[in-house]
Amino acid sequence: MTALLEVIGASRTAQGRDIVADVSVALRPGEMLGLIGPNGSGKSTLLGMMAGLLRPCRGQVRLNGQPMERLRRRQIAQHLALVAQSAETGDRITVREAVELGRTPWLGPLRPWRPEDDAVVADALQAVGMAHMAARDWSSLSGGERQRVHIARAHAQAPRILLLDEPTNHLDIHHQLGILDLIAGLSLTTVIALHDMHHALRCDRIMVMREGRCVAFGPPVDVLTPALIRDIFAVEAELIPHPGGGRPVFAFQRLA
Ligand SMILES: Nc1ncnc2c1ncn2[C@@H]1O[C@H](COP(=O)(O)OP(=O)(O)OP(=O)(O)O)[C@@H](O)[C@H]1O
Repeated sequence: MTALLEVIGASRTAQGRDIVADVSVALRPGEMLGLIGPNGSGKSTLLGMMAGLLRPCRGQVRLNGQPMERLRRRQIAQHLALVAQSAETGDRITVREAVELGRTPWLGPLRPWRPEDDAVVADALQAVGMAHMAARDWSSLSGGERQRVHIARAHAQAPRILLLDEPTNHLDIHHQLGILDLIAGLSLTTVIALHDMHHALRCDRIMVMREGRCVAFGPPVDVLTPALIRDIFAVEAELIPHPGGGRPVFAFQRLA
């Protein structure tokens, strides 16, 4: 079966060094794939290649079996939405207008804006708890509110694949968990770069990156062993059963 999105031996070089090196992965339909790794390990670069924004120097990314470089931006955007780290949006627009931008790949001379687009935008605003701020100037929002609007914009794009670069950055704990629940509830195929190991435990599979390479891959409880965490992050970690019966929790201690 053709994978929705497949990365085949992809590498990306900058200033003479591989910042992503020989990474391969085929996304499974509906899965949440987490990317974790230290700062600068290549997570954002890999997401950029998956989104068709960065071209691999070697290897290939395929969307529905088609080489990404053969597809037009609009075709890509009908399949895939990216929520980049600290993404910016033009200044003098309202929150609703920022989310309406998500409908762009579906509009054209023969497909004008319709009432159903209004409904999609309203749903997306509702889903991230920003409906009450729809008329606000986007530039007046806090960092966390902007992040939620970016996720609403991606949601309104109605993609099959959602790529998110540290989407819980800037968010308070209530909204962190809310956004992760929202993302899981969308039942899309999702790739999510994360720093929080507890968030990583919610993923179906995780890829651990170091210096551009995939160094471990699989279900989080199999991959996030104390030995791996010590090796990759120089932190002593213990996975402790949750007293309330939920997902286990990590206790961390920094190694000198
Ligand atoms: N255009 C570029 N030119 C030179 N180096 C670059 C370029 N883009 C990225 N890099 C470097 O490539 C490495 C990987 O960067 P990337 O942003 O992909 O890492 P990351 O894992 O997402 O990091 P973080 O967790 O800090 O967000 C970093 O060392 C970064 O400085």
